[in-house]
Amino acid sequence: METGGGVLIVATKNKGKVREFQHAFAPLGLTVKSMFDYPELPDVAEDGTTFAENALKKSKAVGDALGLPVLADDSGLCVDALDGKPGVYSARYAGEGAGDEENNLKLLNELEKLKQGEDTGQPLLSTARFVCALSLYDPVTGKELTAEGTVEGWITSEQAGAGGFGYDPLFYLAEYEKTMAELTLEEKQAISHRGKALLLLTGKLAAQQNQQSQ
Ligand SMILES: O=P(O)(O)OP(=O)(O)OP(=O)(O)OC[C@H]1O[C@@H](n2cnc3c(O)ncnc32)[C@H](O)[C@@H]1O
Ligand SMILES: [Mg+2]
Repeated sequence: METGGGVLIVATKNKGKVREFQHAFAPLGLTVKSMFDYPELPDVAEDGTTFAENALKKSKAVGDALGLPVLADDSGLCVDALDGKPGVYSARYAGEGAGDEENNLKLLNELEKLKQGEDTGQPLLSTARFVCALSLYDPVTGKELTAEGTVEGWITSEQAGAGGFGYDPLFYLAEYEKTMAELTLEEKQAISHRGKALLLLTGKLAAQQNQQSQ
């Protein structure tokens, strides 16, 4: 699958994701274009029940519209004490159009409710994981390459850090004694759900290109 002309189109309107993809693909000589470069394209309904399903919906809708290969990312936070919520609803946990801050507060409120009045004074509220599903779709062949990555951590009641985006200030990594938002872009990419999924995807892409050139 050719990604074409040194440009990779990513079907996202999330500025945090765009920053991370730009950082990841720059060493490969690829410039990232996002949905901010194609304002005429309609939003894709993310009504699938899995991250993988939503990722394919986004890559296929944009890939078919542009006639070019497109990468999409559907990701989210799964919190064990909330039976895996917000999951595929992570972007709109506090309601349609909610921002990161509102979603973070909603998450803390939901976890506080579970304490049922008793204050343990514990900043770590639940185990959780970030999940990222990537889909690279080529409208010419109709083929899709997929990859998924996860990272385990804790939800902390004490937000910290100004890096990253979304739930990063609440996602505590015990081995670093930091939240995801306190990591640099490089550090986050080395351990994150997105970084791991990207590594798998680029590996699959290289293997496919090797096969084709044989
Ligand atoms: O669909 P696009 O346009 O790509 O952008 P989005 O923000 O709506 O993205 P998703 O539908 O995949 O929703 C994922 C949400 O999960 C959260 N999330 C995903 N990856 C994250 C990360 O690396 N750090 C913190 N939060 C993350 C964040 O709140 C996102 O809005
Ligand atoms: Mg979305």
